[in-house]
Amino acid sequence: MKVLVINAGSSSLKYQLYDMKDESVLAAGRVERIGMDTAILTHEPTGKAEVREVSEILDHTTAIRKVLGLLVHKEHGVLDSIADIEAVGHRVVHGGESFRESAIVTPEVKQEIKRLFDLAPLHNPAHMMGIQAVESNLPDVPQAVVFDTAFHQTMDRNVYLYPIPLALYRRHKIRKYGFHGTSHMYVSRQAAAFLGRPIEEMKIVTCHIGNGASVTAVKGGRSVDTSMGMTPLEGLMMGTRSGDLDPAVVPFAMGKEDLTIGEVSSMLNKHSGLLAISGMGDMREVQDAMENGDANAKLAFEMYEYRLRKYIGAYAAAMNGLDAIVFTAGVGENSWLLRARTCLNLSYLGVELDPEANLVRSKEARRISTANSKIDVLVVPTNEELVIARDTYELVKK
Ligand SMILES: Nc1ncnc2c1ncn2[C@@H]1O[C@H](COP(=O)(O)OP(=O)(O)O)[C@@H](O)[C@H]1O
Ligand SMILES: CC(=O)OP(=O)(O)O
Ligand SMILES: [Mg+2]
Repeated sequence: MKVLVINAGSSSLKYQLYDMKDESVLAAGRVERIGMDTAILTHEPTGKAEVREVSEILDHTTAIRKVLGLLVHKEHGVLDSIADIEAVGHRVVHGGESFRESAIVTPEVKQEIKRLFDLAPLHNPAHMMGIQAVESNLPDVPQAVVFDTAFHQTMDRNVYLYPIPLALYRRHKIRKYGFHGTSHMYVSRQAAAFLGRPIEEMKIVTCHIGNGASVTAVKGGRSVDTSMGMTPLEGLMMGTRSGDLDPAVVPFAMGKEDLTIGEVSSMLNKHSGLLAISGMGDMREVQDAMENGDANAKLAFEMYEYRLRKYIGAYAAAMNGLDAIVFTAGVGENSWLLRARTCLNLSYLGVELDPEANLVRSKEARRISTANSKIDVLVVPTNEELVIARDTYELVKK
């Protein structure tokens, strides 16, 4: 079965086409700047040359149509016919309390995802556009949805409730949900397998450090706490998101700067984090600037590392112990410097990094702690798309 995996954002759409026979990737790519006359489509067919097209793509339906066109293109294509695509799986960021598992798209499921627009205004409307775009281009193909929040539905009430009037939870479902669950689940299982230990007996902290970033305490294979909250804004300092701050800052800043709800939300989500402190939202740029002596970049990096380290310590306490720390996603997999600084400051836990192993670049899971380290530190490349493809395949097969 060929499964197309889609991660639709408000102005972008990433895709991967899998052959589930051997879980190989036949093609991958992305459309950026949807809505503009200079949208960019990058298509990477496995074993063939990459294609890059700049054209007008005003909506997701057009984006999907272009992608499907390239998938069967006589030169750049990887399929004989569009009919070869037997299922489509979507990443959906917010599943609220309704979804503990992935689901086949039905009118009821779509209704529920729409009901959750309020809780994830940046993400869920875009996913819905992706689902509808597939419906109009591939009307007979079954679709599945895989939720970022699902893995975290195992958190206890005392963990997911905020200490504010309970009426807010009852009326509006205001609580911690957590995100990147597909990634935290995948890398924690990979880590246990790599170490040859039963995950049921392990206490693992998984650090998904990408553009969005979150840390999860995985105890016995279940998420028991995670740093993101009702929305993907809580927790770590990120590329452009503030993460944790005193909630009193919000009404205070709104008053002093005469900001609307929309403006303050945009400030915290899009103009904060690394970007606010260093002028750069991308960790690679921050590190380059830091090497060239940029003081603000250094400050931003130090703040970022400090906040990450605090969460790892907090989650060791939350689980009353720690067997392994896992780094994953763009920054976690690639920034040896962030890993080195973080682990240097976790020596009180018995963490001992192997500096040479930490410098190795690889697409494989690897250990970067010494044989003497009390806690195993691993880098495990994440693969959210593969999990989505597998769930979709299993659901559609039934
Ligand atoms: N070699 C590297 N060193 C430091 N940071 C890196 C490196 N490569 C990628 N990154 C960072 O990873 C981040 C993107 O992570 P990614 O997981 O791809 O994000 P997302 O999926 O949320 O878009 C960017 O901040 C980028 O700078
Ligand atoms: C939920 C979230 O933050 O997603 P991303 O990292 O893709 O922005
Ligand atoms: Mg990501």
